[in-house]
Order: sequence, then structure tokens, then C-alpha cells
Amino acid sequence: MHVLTGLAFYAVKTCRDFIDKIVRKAGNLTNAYVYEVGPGPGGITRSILNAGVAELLVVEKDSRFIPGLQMLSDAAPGKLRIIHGDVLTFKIERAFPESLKRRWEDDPPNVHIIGNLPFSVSTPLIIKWLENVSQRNGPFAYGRTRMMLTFQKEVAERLTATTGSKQRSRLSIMAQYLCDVQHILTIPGQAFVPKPERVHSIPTVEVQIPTAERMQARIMAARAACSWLGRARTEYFRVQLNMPVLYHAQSIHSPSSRSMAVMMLEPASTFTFQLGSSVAARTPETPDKARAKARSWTPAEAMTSLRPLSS
Ligand SMILES: C[S@@+](CC[C@H](N)C(=O)[O-])C[C@H]1O[C@@H](n2cnc3c(N)ncnc32)[C@H](O)[C@@H]1O
Repeated sequence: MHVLTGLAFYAVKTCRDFIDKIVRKAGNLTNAYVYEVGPGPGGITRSILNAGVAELLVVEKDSRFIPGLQMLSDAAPGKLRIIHGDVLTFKIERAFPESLKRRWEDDPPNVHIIGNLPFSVSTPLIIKWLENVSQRNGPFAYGRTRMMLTFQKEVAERLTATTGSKQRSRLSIMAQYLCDVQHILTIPGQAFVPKPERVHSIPTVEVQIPTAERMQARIMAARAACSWLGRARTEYFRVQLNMPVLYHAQSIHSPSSRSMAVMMLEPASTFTFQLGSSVAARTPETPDKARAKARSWTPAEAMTSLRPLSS
């Protein structure tokens, strides 16, 4: 049993079969390059190594875990690379061979991120990675790198919250705009040591990056909606929810975590995605042509929730 004081630490202590099951959810890892964040005592690490990976790179901040990880590395020569460092600053984009890189529109690269995320860093880390997705750098310099991550219940609920749900938040909008997020498994609280006081179950969330076409459709959609509103230059518009919210659609093209967080509110996103799909289907040529066509688009009741910003 691993009990550490002064540190938010929950290791998966459950049986090997269950940990293997968690790892299998990441897909076929044979010959894959895997980046594990916060391996701790190496429970998940062992299962990843058993899956026949080409290389597993782990980043662990706490020096107390390094000797145990070193023993695992000795038992699997050339397979496990240990970095004693911080996942928030580690540059994974330089860690794996260049030859693994794929274009965004290609199938995902054979690179996977797996982690039972340290609770204290889970939110800043996922926001950083979402920003990396939008800029196609960091772990996404390899292409649409897949992530299978375990979050505390509250964070997972926000990541997967659908329109209208109570947990719907900036994080939901940002994650679901940039990725397909799927809740794949819930790890029961008793599977952790020490048993979390407040958390009864730990959902594991799979995050996949959408294809370039889907991404393009979303961008066109948002542009089209802005244009329809007749403010193509400034691309500001107001979304009427419970209270009016102003956001800058330009951010869609160069989203930062902060601006992403305040845009793509549900009525707009639902509507713009519908509109965008129609526009994309009719005018597959360029966003500009799509935008021009969008001006003549007559939206139905959905527009009652969207109002042009009065100057
Ligand atoms: C929730 S535990 C998970 C341990 C193990 N993966 C498991 O599932 O049993 C989180 C681990 O992340 C490590 N950690 C915390 N913050 C970190 C950071 N900024 N960079 C790297 N590792 C970190 C902790 O030391 C701890 O080992």
C-alpha cells in the first residue's frame, strides 16, 4: 500500500486484471510509443509495458518513486524511459522519433498519452493540452495523438457534460470543441489508496482529436454564423442565454485557453455546427465561399437565441 503524506496521491491498487482492462481501453499498444504522466509506484506502467509497446516514457515529479520505476526499467531493458520532472513543463514533442509524425488529416500517430492524472494538476494540464491541440504542438506535434486519462469525478463530469447539463462549463465547451470526449470507464473509489474521502468513483475519459474535416466544418460553421449576423469584419456577436454573453469569434481561428473558455456557448455552438454542416455540404470549396453563401441563409427558430450585437 502506498500512503504518502503532504501530497494528493491516489494510486490504483486494484487487481492486475482490472488495471490491464484500463490500459486495454487505450487500444492496441503493440509497438506504440506511450507517454505516461505521473506513474507513481508503477501500477499502470507495468500493464503498459506488458502490452508490448515500443517505448514507454514516464514523467514523475516525486523522487520517492524513481528507484521503484528504475527497477521496472531494469526488468524491461530499452523499453522504459524515466524522466524525473514535471509534466507541466516537459517537452514531449522532442522525445519520440520524428518518423512517428503524421499529418493532422491522417490517422492518429502511434503515440498515446495515458495517465491517472495527479489531481492537483489535472485541470491546468488538460487546458494546456487543449491549447496544444488547437496549435498542433506539444504532444500534438505528432498528429492527433490520443489520450486516455483518468480524472477526478468532478473534472470528468465537466469534460463530458452535454448541452443543458448542470456540469456544462467552460471546460466542457473547450474540450468538446477541440476533441471528441468519451467517458469509457469508472474506477470505483475503493480501488484507490488512500481511499478518497469525497470521491466515490474515478471516471476514465478518452479524448480523441476530431478529423481535420470535422474541425474545418466547425470553423466554417462559426465563421458562417458570424457572417450571417452581418458583422464579418469584427465578428462579434452576442449569445442570449440566461444572461447576454459577448464573445469574439476570431478566437476560433487562434484559440487560447482563455478565449476558448468563453466562447462556443451551447445555443451558438449547436446552431453554428448545424449551419456549418449545411454550408460545408453545399459549398465544400473554401471557407470564404461558405461565408458568402451563409449570408443568404435563413435560419429558423434557432436564431431566436442569437442576436447581433447592437453597436
Ligand atoms: C494520482 S497518482 C497516480 C499514480 C499511478 N499512475 C497510479 O495510477 O497508481 C499521481 C502521480 O503523479 C505524480 N505527479 C504529481 N504532480 C506531477 C507533476 N507535475 N509532474 C509529474 N508527476 C506528477 C505524483 O507524484 C503521483 O505519483
